[in-house]
Amino acid sequence: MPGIPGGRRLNDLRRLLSLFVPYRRWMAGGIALSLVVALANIGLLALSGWFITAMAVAGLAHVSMDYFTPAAGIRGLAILRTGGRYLERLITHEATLRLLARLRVWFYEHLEPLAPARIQYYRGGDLLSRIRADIDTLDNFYLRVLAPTAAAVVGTALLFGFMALFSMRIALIDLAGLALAGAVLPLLAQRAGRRPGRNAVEVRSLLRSTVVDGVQGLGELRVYGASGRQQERVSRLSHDLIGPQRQLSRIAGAAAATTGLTTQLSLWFAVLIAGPMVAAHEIDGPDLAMIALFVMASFETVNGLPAAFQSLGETLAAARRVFEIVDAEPQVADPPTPAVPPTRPELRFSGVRMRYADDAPWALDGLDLELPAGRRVALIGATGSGKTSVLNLLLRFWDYQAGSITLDGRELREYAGEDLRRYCAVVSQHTHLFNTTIRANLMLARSDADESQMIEAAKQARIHDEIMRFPSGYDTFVGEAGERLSGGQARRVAIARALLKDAPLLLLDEPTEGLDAHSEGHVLEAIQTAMQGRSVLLITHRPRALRHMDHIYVLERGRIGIQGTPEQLFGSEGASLNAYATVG
Ligand SMILES: Nc1ncnc2c1ncn2[C@@H]1O[C@H](COP(=O)(O)OP(=O)(O)OP(=O)(O)O)[C@@H](O)[C@H]1O
Repeated sequence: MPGIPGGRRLNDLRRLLSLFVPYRRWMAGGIALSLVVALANIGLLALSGWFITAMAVAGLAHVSMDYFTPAAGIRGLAILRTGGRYLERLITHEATLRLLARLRVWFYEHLEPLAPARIQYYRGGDLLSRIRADIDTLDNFYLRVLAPTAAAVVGTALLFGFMALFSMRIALIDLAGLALAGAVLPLLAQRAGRRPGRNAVEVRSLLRSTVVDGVQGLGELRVYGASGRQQERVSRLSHDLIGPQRQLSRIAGAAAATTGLTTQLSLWFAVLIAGPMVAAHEIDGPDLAMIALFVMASFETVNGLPAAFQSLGETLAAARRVFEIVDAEPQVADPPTPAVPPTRPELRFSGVRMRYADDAPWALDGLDLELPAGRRVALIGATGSGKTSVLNLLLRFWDYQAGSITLDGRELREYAGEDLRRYCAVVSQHTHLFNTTIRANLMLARSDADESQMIEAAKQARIHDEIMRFPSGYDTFVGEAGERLSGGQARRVAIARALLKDAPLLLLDEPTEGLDAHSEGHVLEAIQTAMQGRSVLLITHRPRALRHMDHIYVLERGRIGIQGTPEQLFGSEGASLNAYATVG
């Protein structure tokens, strides 16, 4: 395709094929069966032609002939064709579905370590489109490209060998026709279809992400009266899709028509050659009928090739988009031999500098911070001062460029990311609740927890009673992103989830943000319980949450400005604390 060098395309094709290797037996079985079906079909037509003609000739000549054997052959081929088709569908679908399951898991396994740093610049709909449509396209590679091509190559060789037994000239004509219809025309069609094929994939993906975006933001679109504009955007993209699709259909139509013409011409030439052969007694009359029908039917073996060549462009474009994600390096790599997981939740930042891109300003610029085991530390500061970036470093979502962060005396980089994340429980204002039951959302933190542990966590998070008031209790569906729960309830479910995880280091990122005073009170109570016996790093703008902290750091443009106990910073009555904490 334009833009993708040939070498890389070949490489992509090789990689694609290597993904199919575990299913080679299923796939070979499917291909063999489709070959059997095609040959049975051709044989059926040719034998029937021969039989009818032979019977007519025998009738005219008043001679008797054995009609049992050819009739049985016809029945046998018909049964083979039908039974073979059934088995072929069964096996090719089995192969396809097995492959699909593997491809999705394989893609997801590569995608997960990229979150969030590497995938934040992809649009949600675009990722969805890669996961769903592109993987489907790759999956079609077997059914639409590989199977027809393999069956065509083997089938053509067999047909050529058979026809050569009667006439080399006819065999060569048939071969030339098959090569034209099966290789030359599809190649030309594929070349013509490259640009529209690529455009179609791109526009389709853009359309999908625009639709997903629009559906997710339906509320906002209505509030701001922007539904019309969104609709226009979608219909413009749908319209843009018509162009390449029409071009692709035209190419497919022209290829199909030319293939039909090639078939008829081959038949015509075969009859022109075979006619004189009958006259010269080189072959019998019924053989002429058989040869003519055989040549015509032989094109069935290359029927799928034009579509295969056309799909190849689409498949390679999809493969490129999928490999692009699969090949991306995670932002943070694990050390080759990770240290044993930490046991003491004691954290120290010294002179830490981090930024999100080489040309971005420093988000943290010489940060020094200490969190002794079992202590509660708060981080406050104006918006954009770098508070959430501290959590991003702790969870190893991003790396730091200078300075040192130690946990339990070891540099953060020495631990495996998974071990660190297992050691932390996080509650943030954006904690995601999955569109499933409350129970499943809680169990996400610890799948081996039993009912009583789950209920205990919910009680500590002050949400159990409210859950029990729902008709389905813990089996209540929370809706997309927890929309069927109130903000405060969702936050407390998130706290219960963190409690169930029972991790020694509790990270709270503005857990009461966006809640009214009443809900905030409930959530703070839950947090109070959650903080017992843990090291806590709390990021907040809300003064109420600060009262229970041991130490407060004030972040100013990526480094600590002032710090101290709540009393030292704000006086015993906390009046100025209110003023300061709401600055952000
Ligand atoms: N994922 C990201 N990619 C690129 N830049 C980012 C990202 N997250 C934060 N930044 C930038 O890093 C700086 C610090 O952001 P950070 O989110 O840490 O601040 P914050 O103090 O938590 O702000 P807020 O109180 O608004 O949540 C900002 O300039 C922000 O634009």
